[in-house]
Amino acid sequence: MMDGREEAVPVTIDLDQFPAQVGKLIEACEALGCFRVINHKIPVQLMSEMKSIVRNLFDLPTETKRRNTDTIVSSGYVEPTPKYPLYEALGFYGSNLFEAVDAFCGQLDVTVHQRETIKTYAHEVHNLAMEIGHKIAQGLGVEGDLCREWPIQFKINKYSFTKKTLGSPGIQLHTDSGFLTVLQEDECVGGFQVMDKSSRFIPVDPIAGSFLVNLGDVAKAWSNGRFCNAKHRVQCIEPGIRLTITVFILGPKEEMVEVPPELVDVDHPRLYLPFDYQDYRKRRISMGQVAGEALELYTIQNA
Ligand SMILES: O=C(O)CCC(=O)C(=O)O
Ligand SMILES: [Fe+2]
Repeated sequence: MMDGREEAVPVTIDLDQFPAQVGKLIEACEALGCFRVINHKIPVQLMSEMKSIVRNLFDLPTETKRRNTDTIVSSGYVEPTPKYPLYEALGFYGSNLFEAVDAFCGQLDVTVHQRETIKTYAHEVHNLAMEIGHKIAQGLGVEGDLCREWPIQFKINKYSFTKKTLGSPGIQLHTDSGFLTVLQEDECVGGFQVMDKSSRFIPVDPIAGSFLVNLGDVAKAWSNGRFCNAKHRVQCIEPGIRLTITVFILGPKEEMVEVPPELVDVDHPRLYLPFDYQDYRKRRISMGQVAGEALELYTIQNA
């Protein structure tokens, strides 16, 4: 910054300050692949109503939560495991958002009012994610509606942290497999950590009312290696129930993940072969390589 003071990392992108902040946005995508957004127009009331629904859904009996089955790998109920006993998740996947919410609500004992709130929330955060995706594409000079037709995944996460679990992992170090993720943090309980390019973990303290954005593997491949797929994890750093909500823009369903021609020239040769997102997601999980390593499968050796 001009006065010599470094801005806190991850940086904050003010969505009211566009196009002025395009450069800052692209820099954040390149440097860390993780940034915070403010002035996103999603009412805080809706954010907190959704949080209280999340709390209620996790309080359902285990038998009920088990009805939230997978549509694709790990899109439904994730039970605590011996390795990650503090973590639990519920969620859904779909190309048609409202149909996917209806199916999800049908699996769980959700009231009519809760269903409406989940729909409104998922719709608004999905729109926000697409707006951010659009700004990113424009920032690189790529025209067109990048991710409007791409399927989404919605996931709610619960971490049961106690004094005894201080220092234990909530979820393992990973990258998100898709293009971008919009995360509503817990207002109080921290623990999210993102890795910088020197492999140092940067603790991310929650800021209520904002959203955290992570770029995933699809963003790295799509940008011809320009963007960073943020490696991140959650650790127990303080006791308390930690609840977060994630909306993932994954990758194209009908087309391949492919570097757009605008991002390829003699100085920037194509780095990745086109690939199918669903295949990639399956291979990543089956190889147990969830921190972006599986992208190597598609690299082109530019001799
Ligand atoms: O709960 C969090 O803070 C992070 C969740 C996350 O990284 C994920 O669901 O991929
Ligand atoms: Fe993640």
